[in-house]
Amino acid sequence: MKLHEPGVASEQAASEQRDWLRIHGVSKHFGAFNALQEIDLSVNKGEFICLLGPSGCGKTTLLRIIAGLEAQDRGGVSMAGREIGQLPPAQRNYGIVFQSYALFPNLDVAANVGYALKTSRAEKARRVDELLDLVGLAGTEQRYPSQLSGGQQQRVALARALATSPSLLLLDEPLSALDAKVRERLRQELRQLQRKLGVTTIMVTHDQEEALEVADTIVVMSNGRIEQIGTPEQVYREPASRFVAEFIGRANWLPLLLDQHGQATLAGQPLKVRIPTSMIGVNFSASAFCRPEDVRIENRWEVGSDSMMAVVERVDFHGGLRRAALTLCADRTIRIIADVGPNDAGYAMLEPGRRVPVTLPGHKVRVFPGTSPC
Ligand SMILES: Nc1ncnc2c1ncn2[C@@H]1O[C@H](COP(=O)(O)OP(=O)(O)OP(=O)(O)O)[C@@H](O)[C@H]1O
Repeated sequence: MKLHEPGVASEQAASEQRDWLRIHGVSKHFGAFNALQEIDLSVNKGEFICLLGPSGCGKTTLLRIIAGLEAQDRGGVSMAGREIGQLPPAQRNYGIVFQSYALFPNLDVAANVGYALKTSRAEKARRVDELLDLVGLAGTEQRYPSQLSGGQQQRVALARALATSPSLLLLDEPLSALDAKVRERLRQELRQLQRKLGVTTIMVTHDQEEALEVADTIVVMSNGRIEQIGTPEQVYREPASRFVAEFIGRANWLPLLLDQHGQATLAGQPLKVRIPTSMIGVNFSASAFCRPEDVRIENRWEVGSDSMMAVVERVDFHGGLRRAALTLCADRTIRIIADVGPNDAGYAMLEPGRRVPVTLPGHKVRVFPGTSPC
Protein backbone atom coordinates (compact mmCIF):
# COMPACT_ATOMS: atom_id res chain seq x y z
CA MET A 1 0.00 0.00 0.00
CA LYS A 2 2.79 2.38 0.99
CA LEU A 3 4.48 1.89 -2.39
CA HIS A 4 1.55 3.56 -4.09
CA GLU A 5 1.44 6.65 -1.96
CA PRO A 6 3.92 8.86 -3.86
CA GLY A 7 2.06 8.08 -7.10
CA VAL A 8 -1.26 8.94 -5.53
CA ALA A 9 0.14 12.16 -4.10
CA SER A 10 1.61 13.28 -7.42
CA GLU A 11 -1.59 12.35 -9.23
CA GLN A 12 -3.55 14.42 -6.74
CA ALA A 13 -1.13 17.36 -7.20
CA ALA A 14 -1.49 17.09 -10.98
CA SER A 15 -5.27 17.04 -10.79
CA GLU A 16 -5.18 20.15 -8.59
CA GLN A 17 -3.14 21.89 -11.30
CA ARG A 18 -5.54 20.90 -14.05
CA ASP A 19 -8.53 23.18 -14.69
CA TRP A 20 -7.38 25.39 -11.84
CA LEU A 21 -9.35 28.30 -13.30
CA ARG A 22 -12.62 27.45 -15.01
CA ILE A 23 -14.89 29.73 -16.96
CA HIS A 24 -18.14 27.96 -17.61
CA GLY A 25 -21.06 29.03 -19.79
CA VAL A 26 -20.23 32.73 -19.54
CA SER A 27 -22.43 35.04 -21.62
CA LYS A 28 -22.60 38.81 -21.67
CA HIS A 29 -24.84 41.32 -23.44
CA PHE A 30 -24.45 45.06 -23.70
CA GLY A 31 -28.03 46.09 -24.47
CA ALA A 32 -29.00 44.04 -27.52
CA PHE A 33 -25.35 43.33 -28.40
CA ASN A 34 -24.09 39.83 -27.70
CA ALA A 35 -20.51 40.45 -26.49
CA LEU A 36 -19.82 36.91 -25.19
CA GLN A 37 -21.71 33.73 -25.96
CA GLU A 38 -21.44 30.61 -23.81
CA ILE A 39 -17.72 30.79 -23.15
CA ASP A 40 -16.13 27.66 -21.66
CA LEU A 41 -12.44 27.73 -20.85
CA SER A 42 -10.20 25.81 -18.47
CA VAL A 43 -6.79 27.06 -17.43
CA ASN A 44 -4.16 24.92 -15.70
CA LYS A 45 -2.18 26.27 -12.79
CA GLY A 46 0.97 28.00 -14.01
CA GLU A 47 -0.24 28.21 -17.61
CA PHE A 48 0.26 31.30 -19.79
CA ILE A 49 -2.90 31.86 -21.81
CA CYS A 50 -3.37 34.47 -24.52
CA LEU A 51 -6.83 35.62 -25.54
CA LEU A 52 -6.27 36.54 -29.17
CA GLY A 53 -8.69 38.04 -31.65
CA PRO A 54 -9.62 41.09 -33.67
CA SER A 55 -10.87 44.29 -32.11
CA GLY A 56 -14.34 43.94 -30.60
CA CYS A 57 -14.34 40.11 -30.35
CA GLY A 58 -14.84 40.18 -26.57
CA LYS A 59 -11.33 39.53 -25.19
CA THR A 60 -11.29 42.42 -22.75
CA THR A 61 -14.85 41.75 -21.65
CA LEU A 62 -13.88 38.17 -20.78
CA LEU A 63 -10.79 39.33 -18.87
CA ARG A 64 -12.88 41.90 -16.97
CA ILE A 65 -15.41 39.21 -16.05
CA ILE A 66 -12.61 37.03 -14.66
CA ALA A 67 -11.40 40.06 -12.71
CA GLY A 68 -14.90 40.87 -11.42
CA LEU A 69 -14.77 44.31 -13.07
CA GLU A 70 -17.72 43.34 -15.26
CA ALA A 71 -20.61 41.06 -14.29
CA GLN A 72 -21.55 38.17 -16.56
CA ASP A 73 -25.24 37.66 -17.41
CA ARG A 74 -24.93 33.88 -17.19
CA GLY A 75 -22.33 31.30 -16.23
CA GLY A 76 -19.56 31.39 -13.67
CA VAL A 77 -15.88 31.46 -12.85
CA SER A 78 -14.17 29.11 -10.42
CA MET A 79 -10.63 29.19 -9.06
CA ALA A 80 -9.08 26.15 -7.36
CA GLY A 81 -12.54 24.59 -7.11
CA ARG A 82 -14.10 27.66 -5.46
CA GLU A 83 -16.78 29.66 -7.28
CA ILE A 84 -15.60 33.28 -7.48
CA GLY A 85 -17.92 34.54 -10.22
CA GLN A 86 -20.00 36.61 -7.80
CA LEU A 87 -17.18 37.86 -5.56
CA PRO A 88 -16.02 41.48 -5.62
CA PRO A 89 -12.62 42.08 -7.33
CA ALA A 90 -10.73 42.49 -4.05
CA GLN A 91 -11.62 38.93 -3.01
CA ARG A 92 -10.43 37.23 -6.21
CA ASN A 93 -6.65 37.22 -5.60
CA TYR A 94 -5.22 38.51 -8.87
CA GLY A 95 -2.89 41.24 -10.08
CA ILE A 96 -3.75 43.20 -13.21
CA VAL A 97 -1.85 45.33 -15.71
CA PHE A 98 -3.65 47.50 -18.24
CA GLN A 99 -2.54 48.92 -21.56
CA SER A 100 -2.16 52.42 -20.19
CA TYR A 101 0.33 52.45 -17.37
CA ALA A 102 -2.23 53.46 -14.72
CA LEU A 103 0.45 54.38 -12.19
CA PHE A 104 -0.22 57.03 -9.56
CA PRO A 105 1.61 60.07 -10.98
CA ASN A 106 2.01 61.72 -7.57
CA LEU A 107 3.66 58.66 -5.97
CA ASP A 108 7.23 57.56 -6.57
CA VAL A 109 8.08 54.11 -7.92
CA ALA A 110 8.51 52.55 -4.45
CA ALA A 111 5.10 53.86 -3.29
CA ASN A 112 3.44 52.71 -6.51
CA VAL A 113 4.85 49.20 -6.24
CA GLY A 114 4.18 48.89 -2.50
CA TYR A 115 0.72 50.46 -2.67
CA ALA A 116 -1.26 47.30 -1.90
CA LEU A 117 1.17 45.91 0.69
CA LYS A 118 -0.17 46.03 4.22
CA THR A 119 3.04 45.15 6.02
CA SER A 120 5.59 46.93 8.20
CA ARG A 121 7.61 49.71 6.60
CA ALA A 122 10.79 47.59 6.66
CA GLU A 123 9.07 44.56 5.16
CA LYS A 124 7.46 46.73 2.50
CA ALA A 125 10.84 48.24 1.53
CA ARG A 126 12.35 44.76 1.31
CA ARG A 127 9.53 43.49 -0.90
CA VAL A 128 9.64 46.58 -3.14
CA ASP A 129 13.39 46.09 -3.61
CA GLU A 130 12.83 42.45 -4.46
CA LEU A 131 10.09 43.26 -7.00
CA LEU A 132 12.07 46.05 -8.67
CA ASP A 133 15.00 43.69 -8.94
CA LEU A 134 12.70 41.12 -10.52
CA VAL A 135 11.55 43.52 -13.25
CA GLY A 136 15.05 44.95 -13.82
CA LEU A 137 14.41 48.36 -12.24
CA ALA A 138 16.56 48.23 -9.10
CA GLY A 139 17.57 51.73 -8.02
CA THR A 140 14.54 53.57 -9.39
CA GLU A 141 12.62 53.68 -6.07
CA GLN A 142 12.69 57.46 -5.76
CA ARG A 143 11.73 58.28 -9.33
CA TYR A 144 8.28 59.42 -10.41
CA PRO A 145 6.33 57.85 -13.29
CA SER A 146 6.88 60.94 -15.47
CA GLN A 147 10.64 60.35 -15.19
CA LEU A 148 10.35 56.85 -16.67
CA SER A 149 10.03 55.58 -20.24
CA GLY A 150 6.85 53.75 -21.33
CA GLY A 151 8.61 50.39 -21.02
CA GLN A 152 9.86 51.22 -17.52
CA GLN A 153 6.40 52.35 -16.46
CA GLN A 154 4.94 49.03 -17.61
CA ARG A 155 7.60 47.19 -15.60
CA VAL A 156 6.57 49.17 -12.54
CA ALA A 157 2.92 48.31 -13.25
CA LEU A 158 3.94 44.65 -13.48
CA ALA A 159 5.88 44.82 -10.21
CA ARG A 160 2.84 46.43 -8.57
CA ALA A 161 0.54 43.70 -9.94
CA LEU A 162 2.86 41.02 -8.50
CA ALA A 163 3.43 42.72 -5.14
CA THR A 164 0.95 40.64 -3.14
CA SER A 165 2.06 37.39 -4.85
CA PRO A 166 -1.35 36.84 -6.47
CA SER A 167 -2.32 33.41 -7.79
CA LEU A 168 -3.42 34.92 -11.08
CA LEU A 169 -1.93 37.62 -13.30
CA LEU A 170 -4.27 39.36 -15.74
CA LEU A 171 -2.75 41.42 -18.53
CA ASP A 172 -4.86 43.58 -20.84
CA GLU A 173 -2.73 44.47 -23.88
CA PRO A 174 0.13 45.45 -21.54
CA LEU A 175 2.65 45.98 -24.32
CA SER A 176 0.58 47.56 -27.07
CA ALA A 177 1.37 51.18 -26.16
CA LEU A 178 5.10 50.55 -26.47
CA ASP A 179 7.24 50.89 -29.59
CA ALA A 180 8.09 47.72 -31.48
CA LYS A 181 11.62 47.15 -30.14
CA VAL A 182 10.71 47.68 -26.48
CA ARG A 183 7.61 45.55 -26.96
CA GLU A 184 9.65 42.67 -28.33
CA ARG A 185 12.16 42.79 -25.49
CA LEU A 186 9.51 43.16 -22.81
CA ARG A 187 7.45 40.24 -24.05
CA GLN A 188 10.44 37.95 -23.73
CA GLU A 189 11.14 39.28 -20.26
CA LEU A 190 7.50 38.85 -19.33
CA ARG A 191 7.57 35.24 -20.45
CA GLN A 192 10.76 34.51 -18.50
CA LEU A 193 9.37 36.17 -15.40
CA GLN A 194 6.10 34.25 -15.68
CA ARG A 195 8.01 30.95 -15.97
CA LYS A 196 10.22 31.81 -13.03
CA LEU A 197 7.28 32.69 -10.78
CA GLY A 198 4.94 30.05 -12.17
CA VAL A 199 2.04 32.47 -11.85
CA THR A 200 -1.02 31.55 -13.91
CA THR A 201 -1.36 34.30 -16.50
CA ILE A 202 -4.08 35.41 -18.88
CA MET A 203 -3.09 38.05 -21.40
CA VAL A 204 -5.35 39.83 -23.88
CA THR A 205 -3.72 40.71 -27.17
CA HIS A 206 -4.65 41.35 -30.78
CA ASP A 207 -1.02 40.82 -31.81
CA GLN A 208 -0.69 37.28 -33.15
CA GLU A 209 3.10 37.38 -33.14
CA GLU A 210 3.06 38.24 -29.45
CA ALA A 211 0.63 35.42 -28.68
CA LEU A 212 2.57 32.86 -30.73
CA GLU A 213 5.78 33.80 -28.94
CA VAL A 214 4.70 33.90 -25.30
CA ALA A 215 1.65 31.68 -24.82
CA ASP A 216 1.45 28.07 -23.70
CA THR A 217 -2.11 28.11 -24.97
CA ILE A 218 -3.82 30.49 -27.36
CA VAL A 219 -7.57 31.07 -27.22
CA VAL A 220 -8.63 32.49 -30.58
CA MET A 221 -11.86 34.48 -30.35
CA SER A 222 -14.22 36.07 -32.85
CA ASN A 223 -17.63 37.65 -32.42
CA GLY A 224 -17.93 36.76 -28.75
CA ARG A 225 -17.12 33.09 -29.29
CA ILE A 226 -14.08 30.84 -28.98
CA GLU A 227 -12.91 29.63 -32.39
CA GLN A 228 -10.03 27.45 -31.20
CA ILE A 229 -8.03 26.61 -28.09
CA GLY A 230 -4.60 25.19 -28.75
CA THR A 231 -0.85 25.52 -28.46
CA PRO A 232 0.76 28.16 -30.70
CA GLU A 233 1.91 25.31 -32.94
CA GLN A 234 -1.62 23.89 -33.21
CA VAL A 235 -3.39 27.14 -34.05
CA TYR A 236 -0.71 27.94 -36.64
CA ARG A 237 -0.34 24.48 -38.18
CA GLU A 238 -3.83 23.06 -37.70
CA PRO A 239 -6.29 25.94 -37.68
CA ALA A 240 -9.69 24.58 -36.67
CA SER A 241 -11.68 27.01 -38.76
CA ARG A 242 -11.35 29.25 -41.74
CA PHE A 243 -11.42 32.26 -39.42
CA VAL A 244 -8.35 31.02 -37.48
CA ALA A 245 -6.55 30.13 -40.71
CA GLU A 246 -7.13 33.62 -42.06
CA PHE A 247 -6.41 35.45 -38.83
CA ILE A 248 -3.10 33.82 -37.93
CA GLY A 249 -0.03 34.02 -40.13
CA ARG A 250 0.36 34.28 -43.90
CA ALA A 251 -1.26 31.72 -46.14
CA ASN A 252 -2.00 30.80 -49.72
CA TRP A 253 -5.68 30.25 -50.50
CA LEU A 254 -6.10 28.28 -53.70
CA PRO A 255 -9.39 27.45 -55.46
CA LEU A 256 -10.15 23.72 -55.53
CA LEU A 257 -12.81 21.77 -57.35
CA LEU A 258 -14.06 18.59 -55.67
CA ASP A 259 -15.87 15.82 -57.48
CA GLN A 260 -18.62 13.82 -55.79
CA HIS A 261 -16.07 11.34 -54.40
CA GLY A 262 -14.02 14.12 -52.84
CA GLN A 263 -11.16 14.08 -55.37
CA ALA A 264 -9.64 17.54 -55.58
CA THR A 265 -8.23 19.37 -58.57
CA LEU A 266 -6.34 22.64 -58.70
CA ALA A 267 -6.27 24.34 -62.11
CA GLY A 268 -7.37 21.01 -63.64
CA GLN A 269 -4.58 19.00 -62.00
CA PRO A 270 -5.29 16.42 -59.28
CA LEU A 271 -4.11 17.45 -55.83
CA LYS A 272 -3.61 14.75 -53.20
CA VAL A 273 -5.14 16.30 -50.10
CA ARG A 274 -7.30 15.08 -47.27
CA ILE A 275 -10.87 16.30 -47.67
CA PRO A 276 -12.93 16.47 -44.46
CA THR A 277 -15.65 13.82 -44.73
CA SER A 278 -18.30 16.44 -43.95
CA MET A 279 -17.43 18.14 -47.25
CA ILE A 280 -17.52 15.11 -49.53
CA GLY A 281 -20.50 15.18 -51.90
CA VAL A 282 -21.68 18.43 -50.31
CA ASN A 283 -19.15 21.08 -51.28
CA PHE A 284 -17.94 21.11 -54.86
CA SER A 285 -15.83 24.19 -54.57
CA ALA A 286 -13.38 24.64 -51.76
CA SER A 287 -10.13 26.37 -50.85
CA ALA A 288 -6.76 24.84 -50.19
CA PHE A 289 -4.84 26.51 -47.39
CA CYS A 290 -1.05 26.23 -47.49
CA ARG A 291 1.61 28.21 -45.62
CA PRO A 292 4.25 29.88 -47.86
CA GLU A 293 7.04 28.00 -46.05
CA ASP A 294 5.34 24.69 -46.94
CA VAL A 295 5.34 25.36 -50.70
CA ARG A 296 8.26 23.50 -52.27
CA ILE A 297 10.13 24.74 -55.33
CA GLU A 298 11.85 21.81 -57.04
CA ASN A 299 15.12 22.20 -58.89
CA ARG A 300 13.97 19.82 -61.64
CA TRP A 301 10.84 18.24 -62.96
CA GLU A 302 10.29 14.61 -61.93
CA VAL A 303 8.10 12.50 -64.20
CA GLY A 304 5.09 11.18 -62.26
CA SER A 305 5.53 13.73 -59.46
CA ASP A 306 2.72 15.83 -57.97
CA SER A 307 4.45 19.05 -59.00
CA MET A 308 2.82 21.75 -61.11
CA MET A 309 4.64 24.17 -63.36
CA ALA A 310 4.62 27.79 -62.30
CA VAL A 311 6.18 31.04 -63.45
CA VAL A 312 8.25 33.09 -61.01
CA GLU A 313 6.68 36.56 -61.13
CA ARG A 314 8.67 38.31 -58.44
CA VAL A 315 11.31 37.57 -55.79
CA ASP A 316 11.86 39.58 -52.62
CA PHE A 317 14.85 39.09 -50.38
CA HIS A 318 13.92 38.76 -46.69
CA GLY A 319 17.27 38.11 -45.04
CA GLY A 320 17.01 34.44 -44.12
CA LEU A 321 14.70 33.57 -47.01
CA ARG A 322 13.46 34.55 -50.44
CA ARG A 323 9.75 35.23 -50.83
CA ALA A 324 8.62 34.34 -54.33
CA ALA A 325 5.32 35.19 -56.01
CA LEU A 326 4.43 32.57 -58.61
CA THR A 327 1.54 31.97 -60.97
CA LEU A 328 0.46 28.52 -62.16
CA CYS A 329 1.13 27.89 -65.84
CA ALA A 330 -2.23 26.10 -66.14
CA ASP A 331 -4.06 29.17 -64.81
CA ARG A 332 -2.09 32.38 -64.56
CA THR A 333 -4.77 33.93 -62.30
CA ILE A 334 -3.77 31.50 -59.51
CA ARG A 335 -1.01 33.06 -57.45
CA ILE A 336 1.15 31.21 -54.95
CA ILE A 337 3.56 32.72 -52.45
CA ALA A 338 6.55 30.57 -51.48
CA ASP A 339 9.09 31.25 -48.74
CA VAL A 340 12.29 29.53 -49.71
CA GLY A 341 15.42 29.22 -47.58
CA PRO A 342 19.02 29.07 -48.92
CA ASN A 343 19.23 25.35 -48.10
CA ASP A 344 16.07 24.50 -50.05
CA ALA A 345 16.47 22.83 -53.44
CA GLY A 346 14.69 25.55 -55.41
CA TYR A 347 16.45 28.58 -53.89
CA ALA A 348 18.76 29.13 -56.84
CA MET A 349 15.87 28.68 -59.30
CA LEU A 350 14.11 31.82 -58.17
CA GLU A 351 14.57 34.27 -60.98
CA PRO A 352 11.68 36.34 -62.35
CA GLY A 353 10.29 34.89 -65.58
CA ARG A 354 11.67 31.38 -64.95
CA ARG A 355 9.37 28.33 -65.05
CA VAL A 356 9.76 26.10 -62.00
CA PRO A 357 8.10 22.93 -60.67
CA VAL A 358 6.09 23.66 -57.52
CA THR A 359 4.83 21.08 -55.04
CA LEU A 360 2.12 21.57 -52.44
CA PRO A 361 2.78 18.76 -49.94
CA GLY A 362 -0.61 17.12 -49.38
CA HIS A 363 -0.11 16.57 -45.64
CA LYS A 364 0.56 20.28 -45.13
CA VAL A 365 -2.48 21.46 -47.09
CA ARG A 366 -5.81 21.94 -45.32
CA VAL A 367 -9.09 22.18 -47.14
CA PHE A 368 -11.88 24.54 -46.13
CA PRO A 369 -15.31 25.01 -47.69
CA GLY A 370 -15.98 28.14 -49.74
CA THR A 371 -14.04 29.77 -52.52
CA SER A 372 -12.91 33.23 -51.56
CA PRO A 373 -10.99 34.04 -48.42
CA CYS A 374 -12.02 37.22 -46.60
N1 LIG B 1 -19.56 48.90 -21.44
C1 LIG B 1 -19.91 48.61 -22.69
N2 LIG B 1 -21.08 49.06 -23.22
C2 LIG B 1 -21.45 48.74 -24.47
N3 LIG B 1 -20.73 47.97 -25.29
C3 LIG B 1 -19.56 47.50 -24.84
C4 LIG B 1 -19.09 47.79 -23.51
N4 LIG B 1 -17.89 47.19 -23.34
C5 LIG B 1 -17.63 46.54 -24.51
N5 LIG B 1 -18.61 46.73 -25.40
C6 LIG B 1 -18.68 46.16 -26.74
O1 LIG B 1 -18.49 44.76 -26.65
C7 LIG B 1 -17.66 44.30 -27.72
C8 LIG B 1 -16.48 43.57 -27.14
O2 LIG B 1 -15.65 44.52 -26.50
P1 LIG B 1 -14.22 44.13 -25.92
O3 LIG B 1 -13.61 45.37 -25.35
O4 LIG B 1 -14.36 42.97 -25.04
O5 LIG B 1 -13.48 43.71 -27.26
P2 LIG B 1 -11.95 43.38 -27.48
O6 LIG B 1 -11.91 42.10 -28.20
O7 LIG B 1 -11.20 43.48 -26.21
O8 LIG B 1 -11.54 44.53 -28.46
P3 LIG B 1 -10.33 45.59 -28.39
O9 LIG B 1 -9.12 44.81 -28.76
O10 LIG B 1 -10.71 46.61 -29.40
O11 LIG B 1 -10.31 46.10 -27.00
C9 LIG B 1 -17.29 45.53 -28.54
O12 LIG B 1 -18.15 45.59 -29.67
C10 LIG B 1 -17.54 46.68 -27.61
O13 LIG B 1 -17.92 47.83 -28.33
